[in-house]
Amino acid sequence: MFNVPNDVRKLEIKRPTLVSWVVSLPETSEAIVTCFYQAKKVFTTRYFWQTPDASFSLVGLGTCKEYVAQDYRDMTISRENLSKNTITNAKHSGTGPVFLGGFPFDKTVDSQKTWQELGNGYLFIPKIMLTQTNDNRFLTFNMIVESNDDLDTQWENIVTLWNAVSQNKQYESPTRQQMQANEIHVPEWLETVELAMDEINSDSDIRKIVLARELYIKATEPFSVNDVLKNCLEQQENTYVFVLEHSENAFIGATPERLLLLQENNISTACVAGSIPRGKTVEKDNQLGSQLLNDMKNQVEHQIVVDAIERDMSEITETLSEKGQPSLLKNRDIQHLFYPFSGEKKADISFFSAIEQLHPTPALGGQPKELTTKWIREHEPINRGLYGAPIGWSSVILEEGEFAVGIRSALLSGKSATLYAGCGVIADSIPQEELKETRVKFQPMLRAIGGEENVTSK
Ligand SMILES: C=C(O[C@H]1C=CC=C(C(=O)O)[C@@H]1O)C(=O)O
Repeated sequence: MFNVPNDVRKLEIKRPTLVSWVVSLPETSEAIVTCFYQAKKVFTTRYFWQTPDASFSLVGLGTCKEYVAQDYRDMTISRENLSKNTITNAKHSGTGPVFLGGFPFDKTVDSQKTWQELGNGYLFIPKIMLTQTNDNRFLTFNMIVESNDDLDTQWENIVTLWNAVSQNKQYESPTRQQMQANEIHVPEWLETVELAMDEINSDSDIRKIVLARELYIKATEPFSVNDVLKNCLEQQENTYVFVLEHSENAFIGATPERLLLLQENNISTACVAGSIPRGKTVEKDNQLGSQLLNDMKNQVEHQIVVDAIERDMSEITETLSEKGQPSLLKNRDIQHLFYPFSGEKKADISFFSAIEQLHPTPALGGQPKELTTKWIREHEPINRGLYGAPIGWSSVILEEGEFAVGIRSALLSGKSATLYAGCGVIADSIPQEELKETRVKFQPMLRAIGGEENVTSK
């Protein structure tokens, strides 16, 4: 199965070319997340992605080619150039040459101090990629081949790496550790909420600002990315689960929020804003749900998102789905107001420019976009890096892929974890309530890192 395929051996390579070769894996093979776990000691760059209905997952291992994904236009050009120099046998969605990773929340902010190489955005073509759909599993090998390279050796090298991953059956027991949590600068954050409200209530054009804060966790042992991913998958149904690990850092999350899905020339997005906790009983949960649906403050917060996304979608699509009433999006710890939009992509819009148009929605930035992004840059003391930013995958050769919004997320680095949460501030917000809401939003990642029982607060 893993000898050099004849079609690859016959290739005539005249200039540096990305050879992206796909093979089907037996239906009986293990879930591909197992390969992510097993690759821990083999690759320092790993990626995982799973859609909320778990019908599609990707694992990316090692770097065949990497990019600083700071600028959407640069990435569009890189994508066009690479697609002209790619040879692939890929036939199925999400197989063959694919970019994996994320753009930064704010490309004008240098987040390298906290986020190192992930801080300015990071996209890569993995050496090895696994794709899992409901019915199929595929393995993609990617290699850059130069005209005088020996294809057999390149192929053998990648097969050796694959064998090291697929044959590593060592059981890893979960890490046991104690943690200490530090909610950073709470009084200062409350003051910033007041400041944002003053701005909104002044005669400025700003109507909503999303403010984020951090929860800093120090543990007695290094965090295990494998453990945290396992927990996210077990604990957070109905979310996109993602990991982008590179060298010492791993950005990991379980986000409910789609930014953009492009499939068969159709763009889908979602307006997710307005929050209330889940109830402990069905009655309580339903009561909280209807409270959220009928609450004026949350309706305003959500409507601002719907109006802005509708405007942005009309720039990138020909036709837009009809508007209706918001419904509830329920996750384990929290429920939101939810409203989807979809439309046919305009011919001259590239995948990355569509992301640029939509990001940041007022669910993460504010309204209007430019003014609030600037306000956040000037007033919010944290380094968002990839938090709240577009994270996902995109084909190199086809107009397809999906990006989510990197919330309910954490940056793991050795024995430290930084958890991120934000909330939409509008004219009549109550700062203490916003603080409570961010505590609920920390919950998914706090539970996933095992901090629910083990954390003591400073
Ligand atoms: C900014 C976050 O959530 C956004 C998404 C849904 C609801 C939100 C809200 O109710 O404020 C936020 O806009 C976060 O979880 O960090």
